[in-house]
Amino acid sequence: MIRAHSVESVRAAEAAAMAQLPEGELMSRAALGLAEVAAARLADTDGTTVVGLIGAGDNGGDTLYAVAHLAESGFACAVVLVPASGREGVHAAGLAAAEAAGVMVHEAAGAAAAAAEVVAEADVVLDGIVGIGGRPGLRPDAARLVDAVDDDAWVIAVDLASGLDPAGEEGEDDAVWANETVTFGTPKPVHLLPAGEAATGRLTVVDIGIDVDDVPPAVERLTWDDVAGLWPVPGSGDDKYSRGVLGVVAGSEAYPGAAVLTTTSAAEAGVGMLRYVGTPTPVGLVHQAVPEAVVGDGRVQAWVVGPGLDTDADDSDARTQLDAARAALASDLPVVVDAGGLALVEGRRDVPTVLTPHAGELARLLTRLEAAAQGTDDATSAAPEPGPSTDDARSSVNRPAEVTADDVKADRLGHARRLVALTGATVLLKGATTLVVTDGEPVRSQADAPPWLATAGAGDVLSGVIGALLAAGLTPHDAASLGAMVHGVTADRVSGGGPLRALAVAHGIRPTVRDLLARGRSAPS
Ligand SMILES: NC(=O)C1=CN([C@@H]2O[C@H](COP(=O)(O)OP(=O)(O)OC[C@H]3O[C@@H](n4cnc5c(N)ncnc54)[C@H](O)[C@@H]3O)[C@@H](O)[C@H]2O)[C@@H](O)CC1
Ligand SMILES: [K+]
Repeated sequence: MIRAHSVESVRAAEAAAMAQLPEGELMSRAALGLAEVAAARLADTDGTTVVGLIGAGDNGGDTLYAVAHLAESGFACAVVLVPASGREGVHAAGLAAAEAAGVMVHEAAGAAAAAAEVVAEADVVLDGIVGIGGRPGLRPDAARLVDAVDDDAWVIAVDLASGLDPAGEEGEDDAVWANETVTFGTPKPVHLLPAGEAATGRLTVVDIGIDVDDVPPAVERLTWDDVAGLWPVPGSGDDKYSRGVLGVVAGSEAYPGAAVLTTTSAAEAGVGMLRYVGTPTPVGLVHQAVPEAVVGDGRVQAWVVGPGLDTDADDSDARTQLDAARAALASDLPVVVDAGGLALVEGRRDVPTVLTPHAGELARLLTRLEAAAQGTDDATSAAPEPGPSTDDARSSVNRPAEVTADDVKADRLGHARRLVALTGATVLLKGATTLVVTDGEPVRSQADAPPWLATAGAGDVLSGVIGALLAAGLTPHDAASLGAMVHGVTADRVSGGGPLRALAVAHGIRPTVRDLLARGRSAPS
């Protein structure tokens, strides 16, 4: 598991460590680790020149000391001081160390064009403008220097790419775009969240001796080595029922294939038993494609409701299927709700529930549920006066604004949290980085899949895997995040760098889980 800690936690851990160590020791360790990474990249790229961009805080201090090390190692080094106050504005001891090592010092203030020329010459750029003390966005003078960086230069962000929100909550277009980031002590949320992950590049954590082992993380990411500990492996006393029976209400006359994809992936994930509830065409397809599935209602331990479900269909078969979907949602059993099933969610969920929207579905669901919640509040708290104008007033005053898919994309975590607050469910928000958000748990953030996975039917496969894990007894948080991870890793294997189709991902789940479990068995304990 990769764990990222909040800025507050990092500052507290740093303070505790500093109290035990000589002054400057943490910065000196950070700078040494940073210089080692930079030296390795210079060697990899046959680079010779290093330029550090130096801001006003300790992030600039780290960078000054690192550049001093690199100068002592024989590289041609310069720094550009970004603050308007020049030398006065930066870490004094770090600047003295850099100058003593022969580093060329340039001030951007009053000499922006000359400073930009220096930056443009660099093979490796160390971005020490701001770190965890930074606010999102770059000031214009810093942005001009960043624009001057050569396209072929290797950009190493110190602690985090300057301009990003360290908490990873606010998106920011105006930030350094790093090839890699060298961070200190522990990852920060921005490194794992959609708002900052792309600009972070490759992430290296330098151990500077701060202790966060017992500090709750803000964000987590499952890795391959977590699978063996979480995946439900049957024991000799198990039977198909004790391993978990999954009921699937999916597919329709309009979208029959979704039923095949969801049941196939649940079977591939090794569910104890599968029950399938659908209309005639998908029933026929499931019979053929997944002979293991039992058609019809019955006792189950968890449900998947919604892939390919047509909530507008009105024939008697469809009505029967929709009744089964509503009954599954009204039961006290854990449920994964996807696609068409999301339209059937009415508000708070008091049973273990995973909602798996993409950005557009999350926007629609939030808009509908927030309007409904508002209507209830009005109805209960406004104690309307009798009279003809009351309804009009209620419909126009305080109605929540419509949420769009673009709103969600601009702040994925914030919107996922809003849906969690409204429903109490675990929300899995799909995207290049998939977020799994549960009240009271660290956010799980998985980025295992190649962009090829953005293909029709991939979500149906995901819900089948998560359903199989819920039926086996995993918590919604673990089932959703482990399901997302295995789905993404499988897609990566199946793609091999080229196109993939959803059914191939479903068929890839079984060998992927087998290999990940074998990895766990061979790992040193
Ligand atoms: N606290 C510690 O013990 C350690 C801190 N370290 C380094 O110290 C950094 C944190 O240092 P600081 O707290 O001094 O903060 P930063 O160096 O991150 O930045 C704070 C300074 O930048 C300015 N600033 C903030 N947002 C800005 C923006 N958008 N554009 C331009 N200037 C902006 C602020 O006015 C302030 O002067 C870490 O990221 C890490 O690199 C490391 O040396 C390891 C030890
Ligand atoms: K930085």
